[in-house]
Amino acid sequence: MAEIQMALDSLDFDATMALAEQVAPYVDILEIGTPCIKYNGLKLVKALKAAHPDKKILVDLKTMDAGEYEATPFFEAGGDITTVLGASDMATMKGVIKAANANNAEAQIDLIGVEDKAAVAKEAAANGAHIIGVHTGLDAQAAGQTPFEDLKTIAGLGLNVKVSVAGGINKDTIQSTVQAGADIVVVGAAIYGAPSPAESAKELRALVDAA
Ligand SMILES: O=C(CO)[C@H](O)[C@H](O)COP(=O)(O)O
Repeated sequence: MAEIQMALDSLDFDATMALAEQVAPYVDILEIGTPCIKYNGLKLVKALKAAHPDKKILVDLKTMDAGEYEATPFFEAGGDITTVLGASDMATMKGVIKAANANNAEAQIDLIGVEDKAAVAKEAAANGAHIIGVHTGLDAQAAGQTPFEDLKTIAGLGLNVKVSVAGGINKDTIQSTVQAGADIVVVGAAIYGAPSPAESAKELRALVDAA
């Protein structure tokens, strides 16, 4: 069964907590988006985990250097997954993987901006990465890009890792995304931009469960 990850991309602490409360019944993973974690820091990780101990918390650090050093406090604060850029040195990725393993948590390699995604995914998986993230970022989405071709490539490798997919996924694309091999589907704007985020999350949950 695929998991749904809700991307909390507001900068506002209270709005983030309130949105998490609305969507939590329908999602598996609460993601603190990169701008949000830069703005709010460890305090938000602790508050979100305290409010939702039954949910996984993904902290979208997009780490680029000093992997173990940067990720460790976020795992210790209650993060279950942190992200590290596939564009970083393999030593950085290995540092985050080490920190994750030390905290019974997971490291996600984010392939955003990586040229040879298959090569990085293979090497990261061989070095113990838990999740490979196929990701078309917000700026690339605005330029018309989608993550679906990359998903085919990465899912087709048959690596012994979970595959996460992010980049404008909505109710029209979520089922085909799961069917194409996504273990985790990330949704941001399609939920937080909906008239009722809770209703949108509920609808997406039903679609994923029926996929
Ligand atoms: O990580 C992100 C941007 O870098 C977003 O959180 C992710 O793309 C999900 O949001 P959306 O569904 O709106 O694309």
